[in-house]
Amino acid sequence: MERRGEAGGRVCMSQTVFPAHADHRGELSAGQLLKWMDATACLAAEKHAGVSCVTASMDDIQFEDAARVGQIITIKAKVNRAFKTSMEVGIKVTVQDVLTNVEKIVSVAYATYVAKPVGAGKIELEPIKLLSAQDHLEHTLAIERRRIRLGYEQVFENLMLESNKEDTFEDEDAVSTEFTHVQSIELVQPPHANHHGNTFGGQIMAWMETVASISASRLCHSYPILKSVNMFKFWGPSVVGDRLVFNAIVNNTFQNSVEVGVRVEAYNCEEWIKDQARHINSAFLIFNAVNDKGQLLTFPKIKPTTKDGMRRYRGAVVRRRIQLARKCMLSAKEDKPSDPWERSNQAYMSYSNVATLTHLAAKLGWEITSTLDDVKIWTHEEGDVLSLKVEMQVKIPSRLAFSLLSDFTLCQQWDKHVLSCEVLQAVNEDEKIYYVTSLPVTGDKPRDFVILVSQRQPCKPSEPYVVAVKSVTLTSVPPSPEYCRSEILCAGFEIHSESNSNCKVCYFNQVTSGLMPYLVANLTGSSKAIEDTALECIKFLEREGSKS
Ligand SMILES: CCCCCC(=O)SCCNC(=O)CCNC(=O)[C@H](O)C(C)(C)COP(=O)(O)OP(=O)(O)OC[C@H]1O[C@@H](n2cnc3c(N)ncnc32)[C@H](O)[C@@H]1OP(=O)(O)O
Repeated sequence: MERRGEAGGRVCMSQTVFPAHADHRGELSAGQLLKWMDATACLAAEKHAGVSCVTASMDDIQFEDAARVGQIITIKAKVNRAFKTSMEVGIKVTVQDVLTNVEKIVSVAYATYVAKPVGAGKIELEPIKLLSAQDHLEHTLAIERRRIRLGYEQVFENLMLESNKEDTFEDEDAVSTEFTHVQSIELVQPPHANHHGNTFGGQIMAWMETVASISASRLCHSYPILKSVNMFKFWGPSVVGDRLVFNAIVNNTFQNSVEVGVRVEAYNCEEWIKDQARHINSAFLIFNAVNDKGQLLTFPKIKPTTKDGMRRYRGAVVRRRIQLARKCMLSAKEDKPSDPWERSNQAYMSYSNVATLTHLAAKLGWEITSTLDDVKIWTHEEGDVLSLKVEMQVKIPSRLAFSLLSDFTLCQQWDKHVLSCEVLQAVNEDEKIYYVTSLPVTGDKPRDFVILVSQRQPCKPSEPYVVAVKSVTLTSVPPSPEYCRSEILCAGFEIHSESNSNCKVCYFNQVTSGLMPYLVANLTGSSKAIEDTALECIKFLEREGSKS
């Protein structure tokens, strides 16, 4: 039996899909699924917090596969990380066919819950205890996802400012968005709320899905299928007795999909008379629709008729841009050319930079290749991907090593392969883009790189400092004939504190195919070039360390 706090709250819910849970196609309705996901995740959060929790938000949710009547749904939720008063809960939904036992993923989502005892303020949470390598990995990535979550509005606003161009709507067949406006109302009753009288977040999401799907159906004359949701945020609570008013409207259409925006306002009896709404929730839901043969239907073009409609129309385009950027970044891509550095994908690039390094560092099966007193070299092979780890014992505090290694303009002082290094863009305190030139590997041409360096400080002394590196493409710095443009897929440092005056620096590099022959030869030989560079790095760190 797991006890509270042992490995973060973990909860599992299993359900059989009955006709009452299904839509007209006999598939589990998205609304019902959202209710189960929210309840399971909230229970996991409460298992860790030991007090009542409320849903603050549910990140982008993608629905991969449908579950049908008679199949079995399993929802697993686990607290990945406790921040101060909030927690990230990871949710994985799978469906199993009773006859074949085949299991498929329905959805993977992340939600944030805030510990909020009834009638009291928020409370500070205990950190979760990490038992497995997977727990460690999710714990590290949770803070990266939080950066994206909390920075989303800013990214969105910046992109909206950039996209401030006038759209023209000349298509005569375009449908007015007003035609898709749907309003609905619900009275919150005891079965819709938890034992404290707070409306279930999952229930609100289910009601939103119903209204949004009616709005989308006005355009496709068919039954829309929910594909994804662009973040549910719960701005404020609602309780039993509240009237919830839902307004849904199509914001934009994209060939085979449609974005519907839903706004939820709550009123108690007094507010109802005075027409004083509480805005408790807004979300953007993406649907597609299929014909009898299962082929995707094309949605008609739409035209907004008001200033607000115009803003929502442009907002949908921006959200789609961010969504596509997210998909590109989070899907494992290993080949050139590196992704372009654009406003819409910066948060995901940084996430993917740190996440890829963290994944690499957490891999099992590293094999030791060479050992000196202070330097150990490890390799890792997976299919045709070779990765390298160089472990260095350094007699300076970890914080100092971090500040010296995260400034790439200093790397010429210890890596003799580097010819020059300059900052191209100081994006923010934690992110910089550098232009680096280095000695040729094969042939005569020196190499050049455009790299994103993301640096992260640990939240707790037991966690490492991280400096993650990957190539990016900048349109302002195209490849030039004098240099061979080279790519870094995943590289960087993890710096672990060993004592007040010692640290262990681990350098990682996922070797690109161009460098493979060179490195393999080098590794099976004396590994001398790598060892020499590592020894120079230690010397540099200890020399600089002694000055401060
Ligand atoms: C069994 C089933 C039960 C299901 C439970 C439900 O459905 S509950 C019902 C649906 N949900 C609700 O009714 C909640 C409505 N919303 C609220 O009450 C409030 O907005 C809130 C408690 C979530 C946040 O309150 P405040 O805005 O005062 O709090 P504050 O700004 O200090 O934030 C508290 C913590 O939450 C984080 N936080 C706030 N909004 C966030 C968001 N959209 N996404 C992620 N995290 C968020 C902050 O970073 C902070 O984390 P750190 O402190 O860690 O830095």
